[in-house]
Amino acid sequence: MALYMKAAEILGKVEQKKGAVKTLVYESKFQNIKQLFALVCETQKYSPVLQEIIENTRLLKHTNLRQNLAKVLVYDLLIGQGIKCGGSWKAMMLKHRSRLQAALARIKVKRKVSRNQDLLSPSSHYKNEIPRYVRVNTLKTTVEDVIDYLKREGFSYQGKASQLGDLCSLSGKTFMNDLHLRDLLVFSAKMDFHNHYLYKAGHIILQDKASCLPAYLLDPPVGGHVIDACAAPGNKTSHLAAIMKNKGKLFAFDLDTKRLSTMSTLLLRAGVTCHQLANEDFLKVDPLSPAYKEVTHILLDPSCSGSGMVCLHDGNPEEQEQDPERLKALAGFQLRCLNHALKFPKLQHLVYSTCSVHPQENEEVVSACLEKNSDFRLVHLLPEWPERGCDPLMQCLRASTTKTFTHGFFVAMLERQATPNTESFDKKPASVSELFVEEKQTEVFVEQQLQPPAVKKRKRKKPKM
Ligand SMILES: C[S@@+](CC[C@H](N)C(=O)[O-])C[C@H]1O[C@@H](n2cnc3c(N)ncnc32)[C@H](O)[C@@H]1O
Repeated sequence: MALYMKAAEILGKVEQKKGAVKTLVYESKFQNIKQLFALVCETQKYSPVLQEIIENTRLLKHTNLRQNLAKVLVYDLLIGQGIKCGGSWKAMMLKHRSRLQAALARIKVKRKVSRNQDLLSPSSHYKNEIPRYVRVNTLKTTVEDVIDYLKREGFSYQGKASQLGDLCSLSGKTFMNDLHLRDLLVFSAKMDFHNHYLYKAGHIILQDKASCLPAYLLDPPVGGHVIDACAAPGNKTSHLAAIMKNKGKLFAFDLDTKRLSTMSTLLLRAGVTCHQLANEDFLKVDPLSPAYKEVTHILLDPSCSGSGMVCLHDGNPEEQEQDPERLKALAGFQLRCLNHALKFPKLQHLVYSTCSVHPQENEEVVSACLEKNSDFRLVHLLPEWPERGCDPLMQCLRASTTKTFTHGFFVAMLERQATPNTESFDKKPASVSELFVEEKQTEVFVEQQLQPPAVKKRKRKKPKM
């Protein structure tokens, strides 16, 4: 039992970027270091397969096991040497063995492989192959019309994905609706739409799923006043405009003239009309200017290391070298932008995102900002999303090639706290991690020391699925 608990603990720490596997294993002082190291490494290698098996069999629900503990046990039961402990865990795993074996067999049939190790081969979809995501531009068409159009062209529509693993089971001309985002269609990684009529006419936008999350989560109101602070080349701006149904005002800033000119062409093609483009440094935009007095929503997607972008790297983005000086400079800039954005007087919600995998540009920036801005708190985003921000900022989302089948990405949403004595202050926080963020806010609202505010689980105004 100790072996599995230790292995699960180390997998958790690796996910939280608390150290490399080797270091953590040696630091664990576990009596059989070699055995522990092998189990952690093998489980990590097969992690996407194990995750799919666990999801397909709903093992966590049936057993109350936590994800990483379930992974190491399933690994040893199906792929490794067999369960090495006795007692209740062994009995429980044996009870579910035939269902787990059947799930593994189904995955092999689907991938057309016979051996376990072939699930790891370079041709396997797990090796950094991201499906082709296509966002339907609802300013010009509807999801239904695009599906019909493609069907008439010989594409085969599979309906809505029922689990994450489905997203990479696609081949040839098959496609499906995404699991989380209604306006997103998913195709095999090899599908290229750059010369397709729907793309050239602006009816579809080729945008990775993770990059669609910021506008989707910010969900600005139709007719609202919104800022896209670092906007070019404008994929998120056109997504915001689609959600706003081209009504209201969408202020978009960027420093780079060339990127802005590309953006202008793309927005025209996408039929966006509610925007005002400005070649301006966002840090110099005056939050108290009358022009922005009605701004309630901001999307901040500042320059970052791009370490999550798979196409920029040969291997796993998480294993890259990081230049500490560059990261520090980027994080400083990101924090300045975030602090500046929170100065807009009517701001209610802000989404901060990066395509970086480094906590320095993500959780650390958000934590530092919350320390300075006690009137804002984190929103717990998409509870069903499988990859969370590093502990304790679990309200935030992360995305990766292996867990969400997207580029590496980070999203946080900040919301202005209701003034004291309003209803939301009566609710209890849901978790210790949420309390951590709220602890920082107690200096300002003394009442909260007795009754801390809830971290709101955001409800969408409209169904998106
Ligand atoms: C990650 S990209 C934005 C991508 C964009 N949100 C999209 O989805 O298409 C970051 C952008 O920030 C711009 N930028 C950097 N510093 C800036 C500043 N001080 N003010 C405004 N824009 C800035 C860069 O020129 C770059 O275009």
